Amino acid sequence: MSLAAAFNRSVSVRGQTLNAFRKTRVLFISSNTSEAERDKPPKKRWRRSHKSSILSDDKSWEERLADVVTPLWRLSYEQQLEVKQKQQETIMSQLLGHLSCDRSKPLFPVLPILPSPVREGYRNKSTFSINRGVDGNPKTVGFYVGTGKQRNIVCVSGDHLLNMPEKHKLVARCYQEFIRSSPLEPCLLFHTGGHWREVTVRTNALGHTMAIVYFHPQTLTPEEVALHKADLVEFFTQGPGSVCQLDSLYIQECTMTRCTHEDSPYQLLYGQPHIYEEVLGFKFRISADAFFQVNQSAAQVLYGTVRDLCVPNTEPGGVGRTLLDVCCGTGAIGITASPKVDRIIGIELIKQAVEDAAHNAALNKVLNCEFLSGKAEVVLPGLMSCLSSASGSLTAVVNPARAGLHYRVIRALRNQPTIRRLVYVSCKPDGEAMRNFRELCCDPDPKKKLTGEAFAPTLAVPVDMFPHTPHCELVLLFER
Ligand SMILES: C[S@@+](CC[C@H](N)C(=O)[O-])C[C@H]1O[C@@H](n2cnc3c(N)ncnc32)[C@H](O)[C@@H]1O
Repeated sequence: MSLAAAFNRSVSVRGQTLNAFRKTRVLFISSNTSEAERDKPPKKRWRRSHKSSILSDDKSWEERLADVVTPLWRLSYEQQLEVKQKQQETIMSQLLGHLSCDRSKPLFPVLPILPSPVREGYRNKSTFSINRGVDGNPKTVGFYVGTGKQRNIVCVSGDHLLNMPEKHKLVARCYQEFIRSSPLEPCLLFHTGGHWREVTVRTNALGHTMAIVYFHPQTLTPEEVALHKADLVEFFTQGPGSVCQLDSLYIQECTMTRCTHEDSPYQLLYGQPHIYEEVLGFKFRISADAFFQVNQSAAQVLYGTVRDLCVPNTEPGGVGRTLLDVCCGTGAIGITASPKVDRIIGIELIKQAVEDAAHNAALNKVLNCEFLSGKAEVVLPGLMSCLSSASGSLTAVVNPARAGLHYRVIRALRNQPTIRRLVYVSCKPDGEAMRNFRELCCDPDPKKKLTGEAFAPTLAVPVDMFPHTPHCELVLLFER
């Protein structure tokens, strides 16, 4: 299919068609873009301004924190979108610069960035740290300004941050009040002892709230720990913390920087084990440690875009069509796309997320999804040989973490001739994902066992999931 045809396809996004965007500015990425422009890393510009803002003395602590967490906060939302649009266009130019593609067919459009419907207080998950505050109090809950390496960390309250909802700020203030009243010390550096650690707050669109407190038991006995847990429960259910109206309160006893549920189980101290979120009419169960997009309203834009790029409205119905959802988390992409395809196969590393995905499919009475647990690089190659013999078309959507996909996953996708269309969703397309893009698009290389026909990028859609920050999600369509 031609690139122009790819772009002309009617793809519906939030009730609009992508075609409608043709009326607005669309940059066609071309391999003729100047080397200078291609090589300009937008990320570094942010790093520089971020660093200088920490070092400058004339700003309040609140401003310094806002400059770290939400560095675009001084710009209007329209200006923020312009910054991100340029950033994504530059990254896409870099991609084309890397590809040894035929320079006579350099076109692929980067559509105008899709804005977040909610711009303030949009986060549904926040993690607040503990450390010395501006006044030197080591029991301060907030976010860090400075770095551990430079030994200049100051913990500043996040009450003024634009991306944080009021409920998260309230829980953080209450947790600070609780730890200040507790006889136990905070755990600032593992080797110097202390117990109370960060708190994560998760909320849904209905305002249901889950708090997860992380705790280092050090040398306390289980009986001693139980007393402090009881204090925590009492504070949030009967005491001053009851204003938070928590629906769930968890604790995780964790002796490492991070522990999975398997390393150390999340213990439900009070309330419901899960909260639920709705996306594009589907309900999702959220466990304490499950991945879920942090901006629910923008997640609807993202998933709608991904669904429509995986299965364009102009193509015949889903009969015989299988969608592979690689790194599926709790199944959101597959489940929201399920009405348009015959079969969804999700693959996910975290066992609990796979259980959530299966639960979510059942909750929504979606019967055409199955979810496989394990590393995609282990599961996918075997799965491909089974799918080769199956009839019907195969489309893949991949949404890995920042580390990108293992080359075995790329090899399995690329060497499967029935996959003609692949959608890559990346929160950091200039990082490891760029290596994946190159592996998908390079000339066949028998030495690397990349024998399948090369893919080519045909459409890029940036989606703003994180207003006031420089981060942006990129949905990139590859075809062959
Ligand atoms: C950015 S999240 C995307 C989740 C999901 N697509 C969504 O939108 O909610 C990336 C997911 O990849 C999973 N993951 C990381 N490495 C993996 C691997 N090697 N194989 C399979 N899944 C992996 C993570 O556990 C995480 O759930």
